Amino acid sequence: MIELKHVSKSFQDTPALAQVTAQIQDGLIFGLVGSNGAGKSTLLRLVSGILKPEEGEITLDTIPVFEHSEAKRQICFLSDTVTYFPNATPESMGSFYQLAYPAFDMENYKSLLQKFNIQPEKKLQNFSKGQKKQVSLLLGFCANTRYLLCDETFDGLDPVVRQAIKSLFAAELLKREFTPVIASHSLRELEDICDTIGLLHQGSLLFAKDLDSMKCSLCKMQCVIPDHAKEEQLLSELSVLQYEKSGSLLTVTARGSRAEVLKLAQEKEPIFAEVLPLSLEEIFISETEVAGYDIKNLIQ
Ligand SMILES: Nc1ncnc2c1ncn2[C@@H]1O[C@H](COP(=O)(O)OP(=O)(O)OP(=O)(O)O)[C@@H](O)[C@H]1O
Repeated sequence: MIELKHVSKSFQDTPALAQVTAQIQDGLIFGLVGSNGAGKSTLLRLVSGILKPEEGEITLDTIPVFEHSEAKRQICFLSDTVTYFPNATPESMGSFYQLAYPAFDMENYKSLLQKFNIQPEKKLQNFSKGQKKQVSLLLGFCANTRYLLCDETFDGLDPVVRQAIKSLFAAELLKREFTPVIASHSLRELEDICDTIGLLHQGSLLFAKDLDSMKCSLCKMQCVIPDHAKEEQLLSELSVLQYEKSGSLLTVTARGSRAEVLKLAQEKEPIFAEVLPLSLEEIFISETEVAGYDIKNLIQ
């Protein structure tokens, strides 16, 4: 497990991270979301041991990452700016990664290049942005490190490629010790991939939570209750985060499980009542409102 304890980092006079404490649990996909300048890249560069924390500590299984090369070797970091050597090809980058990462799986890399329809001998400078990102992801994936840190590497990939990479990650998680950390400025880019999501804002980690438990503790329901008094009673009984009335249709987001919220609605003799799936954005709206923030200013 990677653990950050009270980690701070600034660049000259610019504070980038302040007192970040978090755990990156093994075997789960950790998403890091935050607007431009929130500190995502700084956090990933600190975790990968490229930067040294000014304050606090980052450990991998209790070993401080920055001081220990054996900890760093277990981490592969994919930067948001994909840069390759001049005249590099996917093939030559594979050879380079093989030198840098002893467990690099060349056979798998070659087969994945073929599956993703990437020409191994074509110069990377002539690839599109998305294709360069794909090669970067495949290189990182085949490095076979325990942790793969992806800095906005998923942003802008087309849906087919995203799905393919997602499936690769899912299969790998079942096969070996593998923990991807994916930073993005967009919540939507992370929604279908991550198990845990942390929200960074102006260098502070507002929260990091398990997505399923967040989804289970919140509920969005639509219902039509003909008796106005009973509708009022329902709203007073629920821990309402947001509600909207459109004609006779009441849409309410409330704390509590699906069963609890539905039971209270059923007691009010509705014409109908149903629970709707919550988007990640809706979950974040409620979580950040509790912390006193307006989510619209924090994420895209
Ligand atoms: N090398 C550097 N020198 C000076 N300031 C820096 C440096 N790197 C980052 N910063 C500053 O630290 C803060 C956090 O930057 P960081 O790149 O970590 O944010 P980010 O969340 O990755 O942003 P983005 O989504 O725009 O990539 C910003 O205010 C940035 O200007």
